[in-house]
Amino acid sequence: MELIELDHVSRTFTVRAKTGRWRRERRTVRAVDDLSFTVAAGECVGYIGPNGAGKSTTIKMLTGILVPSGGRLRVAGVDPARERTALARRIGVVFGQRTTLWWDLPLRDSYELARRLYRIPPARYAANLARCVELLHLGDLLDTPVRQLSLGQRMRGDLAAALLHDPRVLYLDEPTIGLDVLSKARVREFLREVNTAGTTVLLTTHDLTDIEQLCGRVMVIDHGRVVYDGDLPGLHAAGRSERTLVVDLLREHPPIDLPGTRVVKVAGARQWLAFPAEDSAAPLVAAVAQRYPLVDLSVREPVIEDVIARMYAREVAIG
Ligand SMILES: Nc1ncnc2c1ncn2[C@@H]1O[C@H](COP(=O)(O)OP(=O)(O)OP(=O)(O)O)[C@@H](O)[C@H]1O
Repeated sequence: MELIELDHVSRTFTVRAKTGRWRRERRTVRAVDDLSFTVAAGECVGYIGPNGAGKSTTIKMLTGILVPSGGRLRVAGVDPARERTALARRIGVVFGQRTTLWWDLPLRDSYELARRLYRIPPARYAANLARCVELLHLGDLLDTPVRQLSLGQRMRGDLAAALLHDPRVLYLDEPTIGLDVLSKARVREFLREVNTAGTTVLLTTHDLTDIEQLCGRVMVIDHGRVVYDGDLPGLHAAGRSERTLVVDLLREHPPIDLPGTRVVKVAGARQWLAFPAEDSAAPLVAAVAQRYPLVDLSVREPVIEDVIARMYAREVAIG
């Protein structure tokens, strides 16, 4: 069953741009351009793209905040902009950069407000809250005012708030932005549980590890259009993505020479080695450790912007 359906959806904005010292011209920006796709119940889809690609505009239309300029849109059987109240009961939304929680109130009070707003039956509310508190480790935080929470604690609080009314679809906009490694891991583990339990997830992120760990499907959007729809290994193959091994040696050294890698930068005793993203880093790490005076190393994942740029470059090269 399809839970999200977009049929030739567009959204334009009219902006006034400065064209001379005194002149301003009205210009039309096509933020979403003839977009069609569907998401089936139970999927976890990564919705990614460079800055200004049209991701937020899509999410805002899917939450009913923005009305499309053209095309047809349905979420869990309703038209988002026309039936916002019905939609609100079916969706949950989490924006990493903003909170829906009440700043001066303890977490518990924000949840109580959500209970009344969505008219959640008491038994269901108690069960959902207990599950979120357990999975998100919120037990010690329920009586803390939101303004006193760390970013990671607040994000976990926001996730619980978005799920208390059992939404069928969860939209997440950069849910791990700014979080430390442990908080990221907790958030991802929780989202995996939520998705496995049946909630459909649409996830916008700049962090490819979120996609790798959560999403069986990834859609890349650019200039308001879908330019890739498939799995993550396929995207890496299309973009010939590379990961980078950052190696700190005991002292300056001529560029490391290992098959399947190329040195992209050397600065003092530090060297950056690019290798295909789909290759395992383990044998490389072992080879470096065996042959070079190794002090420290780390692996950097490819960034979304690079993967997309390479995908285009390849399309142009192939013609
Ligand atoms: N309210 C608005 N008025 C005018 N132009 C807008 C408005 N909202 C978005 N745009 C423009 O539409 C395009 C798509 O923007 P959108 O915010 O959807 O991109 P995005 O993919 O979410 O980017 P980011 O990753 O930076 O959040 C951009 O060119 C943006 O400047």
